[in-house]
Amino acid sequence: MECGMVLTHLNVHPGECIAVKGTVPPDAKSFALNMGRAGSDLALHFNPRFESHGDTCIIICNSLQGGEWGEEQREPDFPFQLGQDAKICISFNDQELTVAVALPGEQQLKFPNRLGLEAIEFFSVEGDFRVKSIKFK
Ligand SMILES: C=CCO[C@@H]1O[C@H](CO)[C@@H](O[C@@H]2O[C@H](CO)[C@H](O)[C@H](OCc3cn(-c4n[nH]c(N)n4)nn3)[C@H]2O)[C@H](O)[C@H]1NC(C)=O
Repeated sequence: MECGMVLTHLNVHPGECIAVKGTVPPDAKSFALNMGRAGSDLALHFNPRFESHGDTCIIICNSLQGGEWGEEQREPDFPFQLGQDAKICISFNDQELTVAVALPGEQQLKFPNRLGLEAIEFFSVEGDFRVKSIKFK
């Protein structure tokens, strides 16, 4: 994974939320939000693809365990628009992670907590998303 913004030692617990605000550049191809224990152990890799890996306007979610990808969850409801701002809030419990995208209008996406994650320690942003703020609520 190319190097973007990386946050560690976060200790985000179930019910708390990571709220990321930013802008999608007008020429964006893809970006990814990654969260979990470490870069090689991700409970969620949230990867909106505008035009990437042969995919167009689809959100790929997956987990990464010991550096191995799990089965992809492919979400065709694609709320992001090139050149637009977006606010993405991620929360989780023992069963699932929830990603709420506010654009205007809100879309929620759920992904199973395959790792049994009890706290989010690691969070990174890769690719075509210009972060304006990150808040922990
Ligand atoms: C059809 C047979 C081969 O399947 C393909 O296999 C590829 C390799 O595993 C899959 O791409 C990976 O999918 C992973 C999620 O399942 C990750 O998205 C992986 O990229 C990790 C990554 C993304 N980024 C990133 N996103 N945006 C930017 N700028 N960088 N940085 N690191 C991608 O390289 C790709 O999604 C998958 N396609 C299908 C249709 O299954």
